[in-house]
Amino acid sequence: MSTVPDSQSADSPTGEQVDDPNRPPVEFGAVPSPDDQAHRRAVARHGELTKPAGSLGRMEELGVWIAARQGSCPPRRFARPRAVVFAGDHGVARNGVSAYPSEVTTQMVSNIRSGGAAINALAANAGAGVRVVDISVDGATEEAVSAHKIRRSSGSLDVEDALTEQEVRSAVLAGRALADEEIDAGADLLIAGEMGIGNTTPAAVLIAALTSSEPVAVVGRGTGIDDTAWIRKTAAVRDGLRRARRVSDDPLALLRTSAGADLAAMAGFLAQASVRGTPVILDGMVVGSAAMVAEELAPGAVRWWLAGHRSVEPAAALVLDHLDLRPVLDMDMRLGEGSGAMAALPVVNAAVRVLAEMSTFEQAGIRGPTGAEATGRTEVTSDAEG
Ligand SMILES: O=C(O)c1ccc[n+]([C@@H]2O[C@H](COP(=O)([O-])O)[C@@H](O)[C@H]2O)c1
Ligand SMILES: Cc1cc2nc[nH]c2cc1C
Repeated sequence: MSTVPDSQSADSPTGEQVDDPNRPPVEFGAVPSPDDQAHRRAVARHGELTKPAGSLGRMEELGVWIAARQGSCPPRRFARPRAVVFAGDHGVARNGVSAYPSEVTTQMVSNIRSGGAAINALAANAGAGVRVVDISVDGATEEAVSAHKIRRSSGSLDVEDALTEQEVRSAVLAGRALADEEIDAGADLLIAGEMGIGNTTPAAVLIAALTSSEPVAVVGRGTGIDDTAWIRKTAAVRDGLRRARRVSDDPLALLRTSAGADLAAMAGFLAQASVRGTPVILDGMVVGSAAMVAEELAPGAVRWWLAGHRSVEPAAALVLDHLDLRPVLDMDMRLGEGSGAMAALPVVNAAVRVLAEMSTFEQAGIRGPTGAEATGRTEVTSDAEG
């Protein structure tokens, strides 16, 4: 069931696509480059601060990365960091691929809304806001009739397309609109999180399709499944992958075949954040799968993303490798909700304050390094990749 207002079909009776003002194209603008000059100034400033050159290690790289994304050295403290949690159910959960029943998705949406989930505690710790959006939840949530609801649970990707053509477009556009809404309201750092029983199965299919991996390499324990459920999940991923591989070079078709509306919306959100030049901290394996598709939708989007953590899901390592990202944290986490990204935010905030607030050798009247050591040693690529 679609409740998205612009979802009138624009297919002609022959199935051909026609232009329809009610059906805007799924397009993303060009992704801007981070600011090279701010990057260079941040590297130089790190060499002037009262510490041995390079001694704050990756904390220095993070500060430089943020300065280049803000176009400002010293960087500014984030005024409005925000997490958007994309909630959806997945038909494939009926195959017994999760350790929890699907009702938990609806229940956890309420829990996040009332402030009782891990993401809420971590956001409070980091000084960030949290918003949970029902994209494709089966049960009734307060947002059941909101503009962002695409449908109830997504189709079971092992035997059918997860979405219709119309739904995938609406979902990606809903995610794009959510990024615009948040950025227009002042968000200067975004985190995408997700909540959906069964969603590590579609995420595994997307990652396998885009990295040419086998099912056994991408199927993990999700919420904590036993060996029997792992075998069922691997069979579902195998069947889904057979369908997904046919369309793996077309990101919208891949989302339609295998993703689910929540993951499609997340891909639109991540792509648009980059188009708007807003930095993002990625979460674990599920967000990572959407990020891989977002990079296909908006090439270069990855330059605006930091990897918050390395999830224990085996496919998370494939995502990090594929996007060439090094995670801030590696804490054996596997929760989702944006929790790994939110746990990393205080480290990112610390990196900003170090670069912005420390005194230089000159200001403090301390003798700086001697001879050839007089320049900073922060080792970052010219693009300051995360
Ligand atoms: O993103 C991850 O790295 C991740 C790893 C394990 C579990 N999850 C979360 O667990 C749920 C999906 O797990 P499952 O077993 O139901 O597929 C979903 O709500 C995700 O937020 C997420
Ligand atoms: C309780 C619970 C909380 C979650 N948060 C993200 N995924 C989750 C899965 C479960 C089962």
